[in-house]
Amino acid sequence: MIDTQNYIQTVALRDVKCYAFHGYYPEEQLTGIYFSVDVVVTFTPNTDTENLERTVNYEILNNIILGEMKNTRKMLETVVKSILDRVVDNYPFIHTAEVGIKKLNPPMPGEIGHSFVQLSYRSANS
Ligand SMILES: Nc1nc2c(c(=O)[nH]1)N=C([C@H](O)[C@@H](O)CO)CN2
Repeated sequence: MIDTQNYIQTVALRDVKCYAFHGYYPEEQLTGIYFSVDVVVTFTPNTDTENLERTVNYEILNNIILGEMKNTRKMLETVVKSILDRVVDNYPFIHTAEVGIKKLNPPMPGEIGHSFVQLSYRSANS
């Protein structure tokens, strides 16, 4: 018999595209730019795998991302922390979580595909 306590579940949203106004420079906060957000969480799965209330609902992850992307910040570090904190608050049973944000074609000299800032969390009892 397999002990389900030994399973690790991953739930993620990848490449959530948003137009937003985060940027260190005032002109970035006026014009806005496209971002892409990734959230990945892991946890021990519930035995009832047909119950949306007993997992991490990725609709909730999407709501958190879209809500925090509307709060204009200077630094991407602040954005990833605010998303990560809300994910962990909502789902205290999570073992690990990663939130990454890409700023697409950031306004800098040269041709930059994207910049990327990520923050990770590991629970003390995982
Ligand atoms: N580590 C970071 N570096 C930079 C950020 C940031 O959010 N985190 N932001 C900027 C400017 O907003 C940039 O997008 C201008 O192109 C610069 N460096």
